Amino acid sequence: MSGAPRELTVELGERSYPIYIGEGVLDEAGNLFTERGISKKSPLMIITDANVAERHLGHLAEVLTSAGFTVVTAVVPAGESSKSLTELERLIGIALEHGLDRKSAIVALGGGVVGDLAGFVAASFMRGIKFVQVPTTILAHDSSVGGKVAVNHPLAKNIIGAFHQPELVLYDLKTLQTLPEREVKAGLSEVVKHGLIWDASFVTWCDENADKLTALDPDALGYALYKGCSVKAAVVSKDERENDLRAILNLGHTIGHALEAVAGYGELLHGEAIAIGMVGAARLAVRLGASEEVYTVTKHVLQRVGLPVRLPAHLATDEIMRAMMHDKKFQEGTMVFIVPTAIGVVEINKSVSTSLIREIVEQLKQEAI
Ligand SMILES: NC(=O)c1ccc[n+]([C@@H]2O[C@H](COP(=O)([O-])OP(=O)(O)OC[C@H]3O[C@@H](n4cnc5c(N)ncnc54)[C@H](O)[C@@H]3O)[C@@H](O)[C@H]2O)c1
Ligand SMILES: O=C(O)C(=O)C[C@@H](O)[C@H](O)[C@H](O)COP(=O)(O)O
Ligand SMILES: [Zn+2]
Repeated sequence: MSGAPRELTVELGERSYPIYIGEGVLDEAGNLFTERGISKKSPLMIITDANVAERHLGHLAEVLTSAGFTVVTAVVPAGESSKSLTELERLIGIALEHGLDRKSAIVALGGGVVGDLAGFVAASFMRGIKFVQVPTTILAHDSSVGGKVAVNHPLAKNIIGAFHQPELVLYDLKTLQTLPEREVKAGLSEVVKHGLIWDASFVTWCDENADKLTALDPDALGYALYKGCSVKAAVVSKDERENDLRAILNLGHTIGHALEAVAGYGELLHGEAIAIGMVGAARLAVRLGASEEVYTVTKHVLQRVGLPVRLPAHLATDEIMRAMMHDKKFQEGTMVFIVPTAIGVVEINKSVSTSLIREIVEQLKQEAI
């Protein structure tokens, strides 16, 4: 275990790409961009948000400029509301004004909001140009890998989007040291998710190392993000376009996405909403016959890393149920639910009744904390 550099590959044939994780890997951006075929003859555009710009944009822009790249920068407001068609259009305007062309690249410097938005700019500008993910949140170990890019609609999360894989993921652990505490905890939600869907021993490790993770210990963090990215890469390599297996990455998201939308994309962070959704999925699992341990362990480990597990009572159940019907998992009149059958094992269940889901939502409002 260490914060020293680690590398792994998302295996997708000729579209395979590397993920570099470690302290200081951003210093190598010039060489790594060149190795991955990012052009120096066309301008590249770094898209970031206001918080990240203040802390980390100068360094990345300096490294790339020194290496001979022409760098354009664009800053969006921080927060989920920037994943919008309005911001997409504005960014495409900036790209055109600064002469980006089909050989240009987009660089997403930030958390999942910037990654999803900038990725969708890259997927749609001139019908698709290259892009690089430079994640700066813990949560973005998930969003930077796998090529799902999107913006939101007021009625539904991530409903306007594409699959567009990056050329490279460059994850510098040093950038994480400036994260606010609430964002650290929210990011750990998807780390725990990767254990819950794939690897029970990693769930135990998260429980045992929760204090180190929340304290941003570089060794613990480096290991956790490497494990999380490895699970994500393995799943995406097997089913890039979510024909089947990839759906398991959506554990907690059917309820979670609905909560984000009903709460107006602001009150609950993505990781927080997914934590509540995963407790809901665990409750559902027990109702469908899984051992009680699935629920107790899920809830315990999420609470250990400081996440909420109770659904805010003021969010109306009817609205949550309606929002779930807009989720991409609602198909052919049926809700597809990711259900943990044991810790580290999930199944894709297509026959959960709406009345049972409603009951679970109500129970989540009473969850003991
Ligand atoms: N595409 C995917 O596969 C995928 C996977 C998971 C989540 N997501 C999406 O990711 C989004 C959530 O991502 P997120 O939690 O990273 O949110 P985020 O991008 O909003 O970042 C969280 C907050 O931290 C700030 N921040 C980011 N890096 C910082 C740093 N190093 N120091 C200080 N502040 C920093 C941001 O400005 C923001 O205020 C959601 O929209 C979710 O739908 C996508
Ligand atoms: O990469 C995936 O696939 C995921 O489901 C990862 C999720 O953590 C992520 O929030 C994703 O954006 C959700 O995908 P969606 O298709 O339900 O919008
Ligand atoms: Zn997610």
